[in-house]
Amino acid sequence: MLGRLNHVAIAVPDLEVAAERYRAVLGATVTEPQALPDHGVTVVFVEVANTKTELLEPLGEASPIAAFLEKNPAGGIHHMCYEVEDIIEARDALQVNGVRVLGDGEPKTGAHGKPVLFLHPKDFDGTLIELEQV
Ligand SMILES: CC[C@H](C(=O)O)C(=O)SCCNC(=O)CCNC(=O)[C@H](O)C(C)(C)COP(=O)(O)OP(=O)(O)OC[C@H]1O[C@@H](n2cnc3c(N)ncnc32)[C@H](O)[C@@H]1OP(=O)(O)O
Ligand SMILES: [Co+2]
Repeated sequence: MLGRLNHVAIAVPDLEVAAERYRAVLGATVTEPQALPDHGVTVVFVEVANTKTELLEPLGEASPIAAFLEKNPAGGIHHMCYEVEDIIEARDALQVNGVRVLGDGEPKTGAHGKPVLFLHPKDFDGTLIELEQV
C-alpha cells in the first residue's frame, strides 16, 4: 500500500520565524507560504533530496492543529505523509481493518493539489498519518 514518504510535518507557533530559521540556519530551500483555508492551516515545504518537511501553523478559528499546539506550545512533529497509488482502495482496505479514517472519509485536496486522507493517531501508535494519492 505505502509508496514514498512524501513529507514529515511539524506544527509551529510562528510559520515565518520557523521558515526563516530553516533558510538562514540550515541553508534550506523553503517554499512560500500557502494558505489552505479548507484545512485550517498555512504551510511551507522545506525541500530536500529525498523528501520534504512541511511546516504548518493554524489558520482561522477552527484549525485542526490548534489543540495540538496548545498541548505543544513550542511546536512538534505533527504527522507523516505517505504516498499511495489509489487512495480509495487504500481507504477501503484500512476501514475493513478497523482503522479510523478522519473526517467524512472522503479525500480532500491537499497542498500539492492531490487527494489526501488522514488516519486516526490512536490507530498508529500515537502518530497521525496522512495518505496522498500520487
Ligand atoms: C492537507 C493539507 C496539508 C497537506 O499536507 O497537504 C496538511 O497536512 S494539513 C494538516 C492539518 N490537518 C489535519 O491534521 C487533519 C487531521 N487532523 C485531525 O482531524 C485532528 O487534528 C485530530 C482528530 C487528529 C486531533 O484533533 P484534536 O487534537 O482536536 O482532537 P483530540 O484532542 O480529541 O485528539 C485525540 C487524541 O489524539 C491526539 N492527537 C491529536 N493530534 C495528534 C497528532 N498530530 N499526533 C499524535 N496524536 C495526536 C490527542 O493528543 C488526543 O490524545 P489523548 O491521549 O486522547 O489526549
Ligand atoms: Co501534510
